[in-house]
Amino acid sequence: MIEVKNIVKSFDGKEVLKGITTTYETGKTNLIIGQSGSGKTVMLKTLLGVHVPDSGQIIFDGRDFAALTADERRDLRTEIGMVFQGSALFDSMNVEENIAFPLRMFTKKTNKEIKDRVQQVIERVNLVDANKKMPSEISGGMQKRVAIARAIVNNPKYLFCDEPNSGLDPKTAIVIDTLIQEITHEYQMTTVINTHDMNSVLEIGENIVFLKNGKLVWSGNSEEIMKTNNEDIVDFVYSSELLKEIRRFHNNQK
Ligand SMILES: Nc1ncnc2c1ncn2[C@@H]1O[C@H](COP(=O)(O)OP(=O)(O)OP(=O)(O)O)[C@@H](O)[C@H]1O
Repeated sequence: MIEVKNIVKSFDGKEVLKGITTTYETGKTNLIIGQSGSGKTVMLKTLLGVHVPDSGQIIFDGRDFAALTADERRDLRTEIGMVFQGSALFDSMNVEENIAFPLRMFTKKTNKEIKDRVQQVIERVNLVDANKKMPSEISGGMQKRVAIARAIVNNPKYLFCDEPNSGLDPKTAIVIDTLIQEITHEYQMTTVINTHDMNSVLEIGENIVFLKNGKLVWSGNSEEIMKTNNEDIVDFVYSSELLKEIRRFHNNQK
């Protein structure tokens, strides 16, 4: 669980996060949604420790990040897996080598232990036949699986994903969402996902926070987002006619 308490972050005197308070729950897919410029990326980078908040607290399972020593922060960072927008794979490494990278960098595991663990996650994300391929030889969906495998290879407690569906076709996007949700449940990770994708909101939105101009204006789950009359949500989520129709259909079924 990550508790976020009254986080304020400014750049050049301009407040970008204006007192965010929320809880990202363990074993759930926690989504941050909002229009472009609402502060989603700054929020995720603040959780990662890339940005230092002006005030407020971020508490990782009882550990207040600001109160940790340098060594404790380094340890905590090894508990975080990150899936970057666009996958960010190393072009010169094959699939196996990409996935092994965090184990070689941050652990003292033997070659045999690394090989076994990499094989385990390759099987988990269904990449068995691609393990010797280079990133340029595989599809965008497979690259995303490699990025997920690399993020979970060191058994993180926390998984952060920045727009994991960007650039994928809708069908592949759902497969990737489902994979992230399944591993979140399986490994009981606290998963935080930045997304624009309304399919993701409806499919895997177990705990959603909606940001508008750096403020948290709504939170709830995918069931609740279907029913809410909050104007900001209706405006944002149901901007397309198709989604409006789905919403009417869903609410008539209840
Ligand atoms: N390093 C920075 N220095 C100055 N301003 C920044 C910095 N990072 C972000 N901002 C500003 O903070 C605001 C929120 O940006 P952020 O990238 O978090 O939005 P977002 O919701 O992630 O948008 P998008 O969906 O387009 O990625 C924007 O006005 C942006 O210009």
